[in-house]
Amino acid sequence: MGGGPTSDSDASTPPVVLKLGGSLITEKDRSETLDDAALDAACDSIAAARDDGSVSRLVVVHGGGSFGHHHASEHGVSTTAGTSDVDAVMDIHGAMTTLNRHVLARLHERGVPAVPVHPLSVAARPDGASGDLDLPSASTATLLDEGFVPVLHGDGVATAGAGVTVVSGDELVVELATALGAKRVGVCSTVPGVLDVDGDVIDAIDAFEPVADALGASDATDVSGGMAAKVRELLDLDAPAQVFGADGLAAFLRGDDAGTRIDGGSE
Ligand SMILES: Nc1ncnc2c1ncn2[C@@H]1O[C@H](COP(=O)(O)OP(=O)(O)OP(=O)(O)O)[C@@H](O)[C@H]1O
Ligand SMILES: C=C(C)CCOP(=O)(O)O
Repeated sequence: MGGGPTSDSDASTPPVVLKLGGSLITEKDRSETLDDAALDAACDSIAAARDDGSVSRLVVVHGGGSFGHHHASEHGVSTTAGTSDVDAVMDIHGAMTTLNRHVLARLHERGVPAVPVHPLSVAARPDGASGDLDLPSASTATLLDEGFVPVLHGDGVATAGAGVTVVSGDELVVELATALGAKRVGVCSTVPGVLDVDGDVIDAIDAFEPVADALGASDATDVSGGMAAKVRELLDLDAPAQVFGADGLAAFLRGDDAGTRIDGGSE
């Protein structure tokens, strides 16, 4: 049973934006398969952080994992390659809304008042596939002000001249964090942080080039660029971002250091 909105949600408090990586909450190499234990643990941490008051205003974004990426890859659709085939659009969007319903249900079971916001219905790339993302944020901002936890997800996005391309959860995180004036941004994935060439977690990244050699795509099917794209996106943010694994989620929500800090503000 889901909980109601919190009454102590103060609209002047900057929100926390958290991405649950698709590689964390799904079995990324098995089509449309959840990682039940990982999703439950992540939802436990979110519920606990709301209950103990460490996070009052939270936006959750989740990635595609084996739901979105498999369908997008089958149809040859990516963040830059679009489709005009309605069946392809519905396969990708349908898989993502299925995953979104699972995430919402797990949050509701824990009393978190999670409400879906589907990017395909509101976002666009008006200047084409290589242009900027336009993501209206009024519904997310107002849901937050009313005490809900908006839950967005990687999705298809209307793209001028290309039909529908993919928008990654990482792009959504950056847009939302900027539009909402987020104080902290967290990206929880299947790795404990951004790893250097020796496999050790890098403490902090403030520019792409010094770490470029270590950054690769995802090990699994992924149409949005894996860790390299993630770091590039997060470096565009003014707010500090952290990339961490499941073990770092509770610490991040408490406001502590976790994984790799990405601070592009000075770049
Ligand atoms: N230097 C690196 N450090 C950490 N992970 C890396 C690195 N280079 C490549 N990777 C890959 O990037 C993956 C994380 O990116 P990925 O896009 O799969 O994560 P996600 O956001 O959790 O998933 P999704 O895109 O489905 O939401 C890791 O699982 C790993 O395979
Ligand atoms: C593949 C789709 C539809 C979503 C991609 O979002 P991401 O997993 O955050 O990169």
